[in-house]
Amino acid sequence: MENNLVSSWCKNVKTLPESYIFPEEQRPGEPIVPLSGSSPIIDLTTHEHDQAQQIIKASQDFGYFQVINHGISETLLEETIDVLKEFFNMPAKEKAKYYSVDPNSKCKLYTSTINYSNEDKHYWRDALAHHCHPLQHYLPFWPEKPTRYQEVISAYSIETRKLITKISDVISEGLGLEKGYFGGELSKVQMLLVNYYPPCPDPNLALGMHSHCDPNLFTILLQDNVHGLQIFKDGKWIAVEPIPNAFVVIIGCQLQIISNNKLKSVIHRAVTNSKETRICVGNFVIPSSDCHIEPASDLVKNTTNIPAYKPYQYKEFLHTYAINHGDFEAVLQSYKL
Ligand SMILES: O=C(O)CCC(=O)C(=O)O
Ligand SMILES: [Fe+2]
Repeated sequence: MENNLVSSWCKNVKTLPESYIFPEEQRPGEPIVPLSGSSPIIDLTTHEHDQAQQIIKASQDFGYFQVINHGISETLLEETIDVLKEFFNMPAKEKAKYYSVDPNSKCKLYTSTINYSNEDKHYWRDALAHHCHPLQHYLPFWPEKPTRYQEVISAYSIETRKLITKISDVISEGLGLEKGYFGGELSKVQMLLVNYYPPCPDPNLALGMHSHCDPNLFTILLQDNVHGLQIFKDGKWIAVEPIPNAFVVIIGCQLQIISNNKLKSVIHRAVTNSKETRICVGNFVIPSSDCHIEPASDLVKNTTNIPAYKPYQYKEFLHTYAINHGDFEAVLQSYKL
């Protein structure tokens, strides 16, 4: 099964295999209108109060934003992308050691989705996933090759954890919640999910990742400089411009619910291209599975702001999300009051 990794066989094929050809209505379609000029970009060196307002507006209008001048060194970001590319470029035999579709496995390398064997169609994507906080706890399960993997990804995980705390605090300020509101159980888990999309023989017929909302609190994505990420807005798919060294912040379902619909969780997907490999490194900020979640009490304390959702435990939400195949509207319906 491990030989099904796209990165291990794609160089030998010139035409897209049938099992990767999506029905017409699901294909990427016409070129997408880029959000020229109106794409939300937040400079993290500006005044905190301004950042908070901009982040809240972007999260309401778009459900995502990009952050620049975030303080993580360009060298570290380049090394991260390089070591991850090196990982996927290792011989198939070396990668096979990490192959796993067991959801409980501590380090998973798989292709398309974890449900590959039950899929009608496959996505043109390989993925590597493992936890990264607390570091000492999970480091022993990480890949040992390439030799610099653990050193570089440790530094990356520590730096992104700090950025995640900073972004969480700016969001809580913007919502009028106390500093640290999203710390603790709401952001206890941090997961690295590396998406690897090799050049695809026919990008018009294939998809890199299905249309979905992230089920967690929020996600920060480091993209290399290759197009592929798209968001769904006002009935259209819109390309998210890659900005060198920026992070894309995707608002997840939990932030929509906790903010009582003030922030919007965005539907997004990834398309492929025929020329270049694309890599997108996701850092998922995730509540603990027993975490109790409901709209923040400070946001629903008067009669004009009544809670839109009922309380639940995060693991229940994940279960509902899985049985609804990530269809956020359907999931929300089960928690709406
Ligand atoms: O590759 C991308 O740009 C999208 C990644 C993504 O949405 C995810 O990992 O949840
Ligand atoms: Fe996502």
